[in-house]
Amino acid sequence: MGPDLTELLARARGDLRMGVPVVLHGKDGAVLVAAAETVSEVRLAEVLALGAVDLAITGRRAETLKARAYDGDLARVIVPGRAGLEWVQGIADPSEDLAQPMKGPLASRRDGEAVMHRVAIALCKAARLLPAALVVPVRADYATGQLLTELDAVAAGPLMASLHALGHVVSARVPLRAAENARLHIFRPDDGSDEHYAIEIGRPDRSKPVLARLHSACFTGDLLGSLKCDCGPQLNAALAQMGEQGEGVLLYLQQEGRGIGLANKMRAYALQDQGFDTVEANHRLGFEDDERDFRLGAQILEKLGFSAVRLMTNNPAKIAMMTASGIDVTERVPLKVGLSAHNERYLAVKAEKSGHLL
Ligand SMILES: Nc1nc2c(ncn2[C@@H]2O[C@H](COP(=O)(O)OP(=O)(O)OP(=O)(O)O)[C@@H](O)[C@H]2O)c(=O)[nH]1
Ligand SMILES: [Zn+2]
Repeated sequence: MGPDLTELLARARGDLRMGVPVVLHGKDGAVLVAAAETVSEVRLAEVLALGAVDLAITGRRAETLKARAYDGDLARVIVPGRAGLEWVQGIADPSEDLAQPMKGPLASRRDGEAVMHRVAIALCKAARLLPAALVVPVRADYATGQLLTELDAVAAGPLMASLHALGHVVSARVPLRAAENARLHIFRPDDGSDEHYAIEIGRPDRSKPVLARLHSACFTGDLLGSLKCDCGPQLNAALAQMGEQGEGVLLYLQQEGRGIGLANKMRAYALQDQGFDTVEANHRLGFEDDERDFRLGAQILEKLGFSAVRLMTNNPAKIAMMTASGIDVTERVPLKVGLSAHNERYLAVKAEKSGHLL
């Protein structure tokens, strides 16, 4: 009856979001992990009382803070024993970087292993929190009787990176303005993460390449009509084109903010208001430019019976990832709509730095 590793990972994401620490077990012992974003003052004091605490941050965040990242992709910043919540959050959250530039000098740990720290950061990202985690060694039997979620870190890392199976939940007819003969299909990942949707227009022939769009959720663009990006117009134009042609499939993937979540995207927007571009803002937060996993989209297409697409996109990375996932992209259909004075620079940066086709 006990939970398996996938279930424990889902529980750990929920715990970290609420500010509850989790315990990771590795080859050389155990560590307690708390997310920098959600840890409370009381819990921070408890964590500091346990021993030598590291604040694990990504190499991207370390670059901004001029902290040494001896582990390459991450840095283990040594947390001073007297550090308060403000210190921890100042390292994790770049919103005050410009107002308070003097965070250091920060000392980074060089000896020992970073395996647990890497899993801790991956957990924070999966929980859509800032990618920064407090990590402190504890005795292997620490959590006994404490009801804290415990994970095998050695197995959890690869499991998080692997593609989770999506199950088809339900399909139903939803007539749309753009196309009356539309069906919505709901897919649920077996790791307890967000559901993804497919909108099928008409009844496309499965033996031919289908007109397809992989759309990533954008609350601000899709729902609010934000002028900062081109998502809303792209969504509507893609559905309209499918409606005109009488068939197509649009995947609506829950990858808000290129996979960093809406809260982090709003942090990125706040940094953009300070003068950083869309790529720099992600990096200052500690994320890569794009944290999305498009294997998801390939899996949904396959589940719907499609193996070849005419892909509506300006992003060559989407084409490469589809092809690598076994979906044949027979044609790229450009999708250029929604240019405004507010997103001109955003789209130019995507072309310059992320290889988007203009
Ligand atoms: N992190 C971050 N995400 C953003 C920003 N602006 C828009 N987004 C997100 O970017 C994604 C846009 O996705 P898409 O339009 O599917 O992808 P794309 O890579 O632009 O590729 P194509 O539109 O297919 O050419 C959505 O998840 C938005 O929420 C930003 O400034 N920062
Ligand atoms: Zn958008």
